[in-house]
Amino acid sequence: MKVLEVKGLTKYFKSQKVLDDLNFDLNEGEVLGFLGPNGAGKTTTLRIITGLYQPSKGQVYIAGIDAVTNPIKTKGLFGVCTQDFSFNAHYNIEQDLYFYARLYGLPRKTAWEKARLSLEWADLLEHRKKNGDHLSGGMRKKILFARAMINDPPLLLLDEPTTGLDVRARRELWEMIMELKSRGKSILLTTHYLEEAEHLCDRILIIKKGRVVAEGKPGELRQYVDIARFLTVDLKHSPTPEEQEWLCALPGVRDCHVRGTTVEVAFDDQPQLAGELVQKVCQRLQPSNISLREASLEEVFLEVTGRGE
Ligand SMILES: Nc1ncnc2c1ncn2[C@@H]1O[C@H](COP(=O)(O)OP(=O)(O)OP(=O)(O)O)[C@@H](O)[C@H]1O
Repeated sequence: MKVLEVKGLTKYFKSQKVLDDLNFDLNEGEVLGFLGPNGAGKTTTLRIITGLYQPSKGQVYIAGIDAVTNPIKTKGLFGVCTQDFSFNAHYNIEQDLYFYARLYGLPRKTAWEKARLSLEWADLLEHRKKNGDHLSGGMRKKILFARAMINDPPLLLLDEPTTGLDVRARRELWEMIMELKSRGKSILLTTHYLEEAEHLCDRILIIKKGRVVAEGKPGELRQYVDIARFLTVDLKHSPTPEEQEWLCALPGVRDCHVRGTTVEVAFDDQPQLAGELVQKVCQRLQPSNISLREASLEEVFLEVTGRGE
């Protein structure tokens, strides 16, 4: 079932076209990475989905309901974790979650129970009497997750949820995201951390200037770009100028980078070429190690978002 459908979404701010006929959807239990350079239109898209902005053109359906014309009906169907947030100075985090549960119309007793269960889920029960502003960055983000899930919606919108967090806090949030996915929740995730997208997302959508420039499973996105494959050659010595020249002149080789005793060789993505290169390099240079890799998601991202600059 499609939990989110975005169709022909276009948005102008005065004469600036920020979204340009944007189309995508999100299936039940799927994590979709929504990537793009700064200013590509990600936050604007999330704000239209949540009813904060009106689109200039196009439709958004959440669980089949038109979110543009019926924002009140779709409000209970998504939770959102935004980049900007604040805590009421007079509430501790348990009261904060109770307040959000009450906003969704839960009766008092159920709302307290829900706040407590959410604190347990976020592993913050022992901090329940503290104000959100007195918690670490990672804990604050967990509270935002708990707020977003307080009424158990099918769709979760996460706008750069791990920006600025240390590695451990980021991993903890990743675990929460995976746990929500395992419960069948659908998650739209914007992030600038490509290893995060690779780790968490079933599918990735890359946008630029409000248009989709690439879409697919993380491993499939290479099809959008004509970029090289890479051989990493570890030698027992730094390569001599003659050896570097010889490597760069091998058929199919596009580029060579030397770092100490390691040479990274970029070469054309042609059948059999990798095998031939490995054989030649091993014969002439007798490396201590040689490994082959595909273009990374980061390299794909830079290529598809850099076009036409
Ligand atoms: N309320 C607004 N009024 C005018 N222009 C806006 C408004 N909100 C966003 N924009 C413009 O729309 C463009 C897209 O911004 P948006 O915040 O959606 O990008 P983004 O992809 O989320 O970027 P980032 O990765 O930096 O968060 C930018 O040029 C921004 O200046």
